[in-house]
Amino acid sequence: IVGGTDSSIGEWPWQVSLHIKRTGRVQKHACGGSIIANKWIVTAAHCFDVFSKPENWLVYAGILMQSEINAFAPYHKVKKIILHPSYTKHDAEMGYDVALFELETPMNYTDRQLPICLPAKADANKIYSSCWVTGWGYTEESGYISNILQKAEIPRISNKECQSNYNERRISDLMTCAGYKAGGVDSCKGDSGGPFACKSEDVWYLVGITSWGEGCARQEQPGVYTKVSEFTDWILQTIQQC
Ligand SMILES: COC(=O)c1cc(NC(=O)c2cccc(O)c2C)c2cc(C(=N)N)ccc2c1
Repeated sequence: IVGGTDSSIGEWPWQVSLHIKRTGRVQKHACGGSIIANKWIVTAAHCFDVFSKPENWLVYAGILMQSEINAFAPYHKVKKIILHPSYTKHDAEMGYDVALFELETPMNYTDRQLPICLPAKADANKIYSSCWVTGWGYTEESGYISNILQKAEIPRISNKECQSNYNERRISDLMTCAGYKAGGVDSCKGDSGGPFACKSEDVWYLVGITSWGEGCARQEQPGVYTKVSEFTDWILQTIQQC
């Protein structure tokens, strides 16, 4: 997150950190994700472009700082990774950048790890009072992973305005954009797969999944998010099946 501030414990209890573990290498944070059920996480499909085997991934929930992660920190293993069938590998910009994964063991909910609600398809054009993006991603475009979970309030913009900012690409109705015209505040690399969460009458909804953007926090280059309301049906069908 560029231009954000430190979160506090339990502020975003659905936020998880997805670590890649490769034999003979130190594990590291690679993507964010959101808890939607006690054994289901929703994230971005592009997180699995390089490492696609479930055994390569470790899921940390209920943490605020990456430094809390050590050999004794509890984590969940991934049983199955399900990419959206229409996602094209290495092509988040084409959309369908959404994936689900099932945990090997269901997690216990605590005040630090809780699910976020999915928006109904009918709420595709709902106006939300405030939307926030969170993550441990780069705090500058050519930056580093953040130790403390960052948060930033970012307004949604219309797909029409977003399309005008990205006129060599197609901003589809399955995407939603958020950003400030002047730039300066945005999600970034490492925030991928994490939540763009909006509050409505004291309930938080997973409105977007951090997907892509040209650089980070550049002016008139807003962040592009997978529009979750367009995928709620697919998500519910997929997690009911198992
Ligand atoms: C693999 O790329 C991502 O996961 C990746 C790359 C990006 N955009 C980049 O152009 C970029 C940013 C930082 C370093 C970098 O090398 C690049 C290409 C991203 C930009 C945004 C956003 N602006 N809301 C959000 C997530 C991103 C994830």
